[in-house]
Amino acid sequence: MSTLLDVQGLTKQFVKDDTGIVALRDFDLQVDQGSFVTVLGRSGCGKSTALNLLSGLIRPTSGTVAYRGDPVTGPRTEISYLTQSDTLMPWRDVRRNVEMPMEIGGVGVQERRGRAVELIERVGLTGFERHYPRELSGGMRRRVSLARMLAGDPETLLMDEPFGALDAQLRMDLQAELLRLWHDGGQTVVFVTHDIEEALLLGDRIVVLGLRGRCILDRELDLPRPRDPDDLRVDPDFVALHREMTEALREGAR
Ligand SMILES: Nc1ncnc2c1ncn2[C@@H]1O[C@H](COP(=O)(O)OP(=O)(O)OP(=O)(O)O)[C@@H](O)[C@H]1O
Repeated sequence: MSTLLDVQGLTKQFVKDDTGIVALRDFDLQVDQGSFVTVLGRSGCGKSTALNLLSGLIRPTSGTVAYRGDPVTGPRTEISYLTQSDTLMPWRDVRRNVEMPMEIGGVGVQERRGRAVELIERVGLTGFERHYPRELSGGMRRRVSLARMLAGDPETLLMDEPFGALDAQLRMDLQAELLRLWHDGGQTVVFVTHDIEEALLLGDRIVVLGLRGRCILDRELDLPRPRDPDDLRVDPDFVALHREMTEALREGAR
């Protein structure tokens, strides 16, 4: 497999009240095309900063990000980024929010409308097409953001704790949906979470980060797919991996 995203020596320092805050130091990551990488780390270890840099949304203090060998100097159409913050357009209803990437891509009205309706159904929001973001719950807005991300048919998905705010059932449904889309579409996914079980359920590789993005563990997962959460919890390999990740997270906090 070829390397799609190549991150070398990324450091990001923010300045707050004349004091420097190093959010990420010398962070390296190579992501193969078509892979599903989960990035696991405790709160504040620099996961969102890493994704912001990978997406080109912010510029590093030093280091480089390359996509297919090209330096990433700003957002790119091939990379879609689902941030932690809500970026839905408040003046657009659900359907028109989901249609937005297709509108930008020049897809005709009929086609984009049909596709938006299909995606809204996939994230379980049929009946809410004409609602505005302010009329939805936080979890519903997340699902609209997910549908909007998929509407752009991106080659690479960067996802920052996308299912954190959802109830357990919905979370499982959307995890399964994401895996199905990934399996069918062959996208490359970098998925940030602080949930060990979610990381093990989804990824074919797990990267555990410690403070300032220090890589504690980088491991391929050979758990078979499809992975059923109920079966997985009693699988001895899963239990051993869970323990290994728990220990890695503990080590990362030191
Ligand atoms: N714009 C900013 N200005 C100043 N400090 C920042 C900024 N963004 C992030 N930081 C700091 O950088 C560190 C890493 O933040 P980041 O949001 O990347 O962590 P995270 O691992 O994504 O956390 P969480 O899981 O809680 O979202 C934190 O100490 C945070 O306070």
